[in-house]
Formats: sequence, C-alpha cells, structure tokens
Amino acid sequence: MREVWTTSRIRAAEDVVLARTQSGALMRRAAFAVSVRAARMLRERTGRVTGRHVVLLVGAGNNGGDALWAGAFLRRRGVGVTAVLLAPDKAHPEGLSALRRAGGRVVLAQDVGDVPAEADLVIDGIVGLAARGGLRPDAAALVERATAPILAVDLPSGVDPDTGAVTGPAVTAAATVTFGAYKPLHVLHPAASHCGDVHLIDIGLRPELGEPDTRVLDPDDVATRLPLPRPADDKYTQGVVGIAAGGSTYPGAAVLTTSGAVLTKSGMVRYAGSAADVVRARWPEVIATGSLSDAGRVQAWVTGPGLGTASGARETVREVLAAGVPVIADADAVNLLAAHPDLWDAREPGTPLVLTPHEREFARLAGDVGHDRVAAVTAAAKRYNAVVLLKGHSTVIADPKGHVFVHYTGRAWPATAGSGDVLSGIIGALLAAGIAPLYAAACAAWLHDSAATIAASGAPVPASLIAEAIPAAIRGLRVSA
Ligand SMILES: NC(=O)C1=CN([C@@H]2O[C@H](COP(=O)(O)OP(=O)(O)OC[C@H]3O[C@@H](n4cnc5c(N)ncnc54)[C@H](O)[C@@H]3O)[C@@H](O)[C@H]2O)[C@@H](O)CC1
Ligand SMILES: Nc1ncnc2c1ncn2[C@@H]1O[C@H](COP(=O)(O)OP(=O)(O)O)[C@@H](O)[C@H]1O
Ligand SMILES: [K+]
Repeated sequence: MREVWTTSRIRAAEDVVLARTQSGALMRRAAFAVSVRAARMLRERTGRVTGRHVVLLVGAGNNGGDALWAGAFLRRRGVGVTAVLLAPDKAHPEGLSALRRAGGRVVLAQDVGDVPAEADLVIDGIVGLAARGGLRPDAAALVERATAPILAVDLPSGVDPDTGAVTGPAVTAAATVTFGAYKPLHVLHPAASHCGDVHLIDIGLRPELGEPDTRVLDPDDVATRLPLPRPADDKYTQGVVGIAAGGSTYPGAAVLTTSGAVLTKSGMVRYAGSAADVVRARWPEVIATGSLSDAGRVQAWVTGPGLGTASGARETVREVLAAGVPVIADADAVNLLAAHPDLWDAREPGTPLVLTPHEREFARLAGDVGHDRVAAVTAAAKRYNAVVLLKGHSTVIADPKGHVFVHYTGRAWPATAGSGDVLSGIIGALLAAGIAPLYAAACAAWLHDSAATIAASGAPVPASLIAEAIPAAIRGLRVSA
C-alpha cells in the first residue's frame, strides 16, 4: 500500500524530526538523494556524469536550498553546475555558499533570461511544499524554454501539492525525487502527469506521520482481497450478484455490466430487466429474468448503467435500494438520485451504497467537482453516507468516515464507452463477495485498469475486450502476489 499525506501533516512531522536533528542535516540528506538521481539520469541519457552540465533553477525557499546543495554534491562528481537564481535576495544562504565553495557558477534569472544552453539536465528547485498557484512569469519563461530534461525536487513547480490541480504554467519533469512521504500531487491528475517517475527518499518522517490521508492500493493489496472459490464453497456461498441495468434501449449496458460481474468471481450472477434475452444469449450461465420481482435473492445489486431515467427506471432503483443488500449505483441511477431526492428514502438504513459518478454525474448529484477532487468526493461520501468513486484519469474513492483511496496509473485505456458499465459489474461482484464497500470500489478500480492495460497491449480497446481481460488481470495478480 502506498500512503499519502497532505503538506500540513508532512510539515508537522518535519518539525518533530528537525527539532532532534542537527541543523541542515535533513536538507543535505534530501539534496544528496537528488544529486544521486541526477547523476543516474546524466549517465542514462548521456553515457557519463563527469564533464556534463546541470542547471539549477533556484527559488526563494528550502526547495531551492535542496537544489543548491544537490549542485554542490554534483560538483564533487565533476559535473559543471550553474545555479539560476529567481529570487537572489532569498536564495538559501548555506546552500548558495556550499555551491560556490564547490566551484558552481551562480547567475541571476533576470540577467540570463534562458536556461544556459549547455544544460544536460535541469534541476527544478523553484518551489516545493509552499507552492501556491502556477509558476510566476519569470520562472514560467525559463521553464518553457528549457530543452534539457527536468528533475523536480519534491514536486514539479507550479502544481498544487495538496489538490494536484494545475491552474497555470508548471514544470513537466522527467522524474521527481520526493522526501519523507508521497504527497497528494504525486497521485492526483493532472499534477501526477507532471511528475515523471517519482522516487521516494526516506528522511525519517514515517514514525511521526500517523495515519495517512490517502492510500493507493498495490497489486498485492488487491490480490489478498480478491475472492477465489474455496473447497467448501458452492455457487451460492460466494455471494450472488444481481444486475438491474440496461434495457431495450441500451441492451449493451446490460451485457457489459454482467460481463464485469461474471468474469470477476465464481458463483452466480442474476440479471433482472428487459435485456434478459440479450444477456442470456451472451452469458448462458446467468439467471436472467424480465423483472426484479422474479429475480431471486442476491447479496448485492448493481444498478444504473443504460437504465434510462423514465419512471420504470426510477422504480428499479427504488426497489434495489430497498432490498436490504449492498448496492452499487452508477450512471442513470446516480442521475435519478440527483433528480429525485425522495429516492433516498427508499434506501434500507445501514445498507452499504457505492456511487460511481463521472464528473458530470457528480456535478448533478453534489455540485461541481472543482479543483480539489479529494475534498469534493469526501464531502459527498459524508453527505450521502455512501462510498463515492469519482471516475477519471485519477479515480478518487472515499467513504463517509473520510478514508480515501486514489487509483492513478497514468494510462487512459479505460476511457472508452461502456467501460464504466464493466467497472460497475466488478464492484458488484466484490460487494456480493462480502468485501467492504471502500475496498470493493478501490480493488475494482485497480482490476478494471489492469484489465484495460492487458486488453489494450498498446492499442485502444473497446469495453467488451476490457471485460474479457479481467481473468488475465486476476491471473497476473496471483502470479505477482
Ligand atoms: N523542512 C525541512 O527540513 C525540509 C524541507 N525540504 C524542502 O523544503 C521545501 C519547502 O521549503 P519552503 O517551506 O521554504 O518553501 P518552498 O521552497 O516550497 O517555497 C519558497 C517560496 O516560493 C514562493 N512560491 C510559492 N508559490 C510559488 C510559485 N507558484 N511560483 C514561484 N514561487 C512560489 C513562496 O514565496 C514561498 O515562500 C520542500 O518542498 C523540500 O524541497 C527538504 O530539504 C527536506 C527537509
Ligand atoms: N482519461 C482517463 N484515464 C483513465 N481512465 C479513465 C479516463 N477517462 C475515463 N476513465 C475511466 O473509464 C471509465 C469510464 O466510465 P464512464 O464514464 O462511466 O463510461 P461509460 O458510461 O461509457 O461506461 C471509468 O472507469 C473511468 O475512471
Ligand atoms: K520543485
């Protein structure tokens, strides 16, 4: 599990560690790690370290101090170093003298205007944890014209550390070296796409950090939770999933949602709705009926994909919410809940609910997502006493207690029509297996993305093929776990 802390929590932990550490030691440790990564990048990209040239972009704070110290360490390895100071009066004094002592050159941004042409690598020490808003114009102009790859110190300057928002010019790094802990920007789109590979350096903060604000599942977290049939199981004991989705207008949604459920786990899937014939034709093992009243017992319901918003659909959502089992409500079920608040009254109190809106559905339900996706999703989860999974390039999942998972891979293969239907089916299968809703949603997001990557194998794929790759994604997990 990767754990993520907001900047205020990291600062608080830093204060504790700083109080018992020799002055400057933490910064030198951080900067040394930056210099090691920079040297590795020089070797990988140019074949050697000695004789190469690194340019430091140095802002007003400790982030610039890290860059200056890293420059001093690189000088010891025979690297030519030029520091470009953006705020000469505020450049970190000890870092600056260390670089000068080591033979580094120091120039002012206002004098040079451009990143010196001899740069083989640029180190971005413009701003770190204190960053607010996009790069200021002088920094933005330098960064825009830099042609060498950029190694970001702690984070790519110009992105918001806590929300991952990018509201102005920002560095796009080839790699980022971060200290003590991952911060939200490292896993939240769009900032995460500016980081390149992120390398976490231990500076002794972990014991002081406490519970993380956000978590990211690793493959083995998913592997240990995925349900597999055990010797004593039969088709019922593994949890039966009910699908109340699709219809005569959108029979494909019924098939895709059912595919997600059928391929995620053994046991039984029931379908109830007007696409029963189409579902049966694709999946003969599914017990398909035309109406909910004939559906039989299930341990979780999936509703919403392709359901429409007519009165029949509203009744379906009402019945499913009243069934007394966990429900995953996607797409039109979210729209219906937004448009008809009385539907909430149908919900059997205490039964788990997972809502899986994309941004427009989220806006209908709970207002504009805005720049702070984690805050928006957490607030909606509390308001509706539900697990809310907000789809997108980083998927954010929160429960009413404020626990948050983010799924981000940097790949966008799932962005195809109907792939959300497949995700709903996966979540339903995991809920029916008795997995806690927050983990059901988070594991499903992981599995769905992994299936998409396998199916895509470098070329775009439709949702049906994403569903068909679910078994391969599960097999891959079992091999790696
Ligand atoms: N506290 C510590 O002991 C450690 C801190 N470290 C470094 O210190 C950094 C935090 O340092 P600081 O708190 O001094 O602050 P920063 O270095 O992040 O910011 C410095 C100044 O930049 C300006 N600024 C804010 N947004 C800007 C923008 N968008 N464009 C241009 N300038 C902007 C602000 O005036 C701010 O005061 C961390 O990110 C990390 O790199 C590391 O050395 C590890 C140890
Ligand atoms: N740019 C993207 N990168 C990665 N995943 C994405 C991106 N855009 C959408 N997705 C994912 O694709 C799926 C699309 O779901 P949804 O919007 O409900 O589509 P549909 O209604 O057509 O099924 C979700 O799992 C979402 O997180
Ligand atoms: K930076």
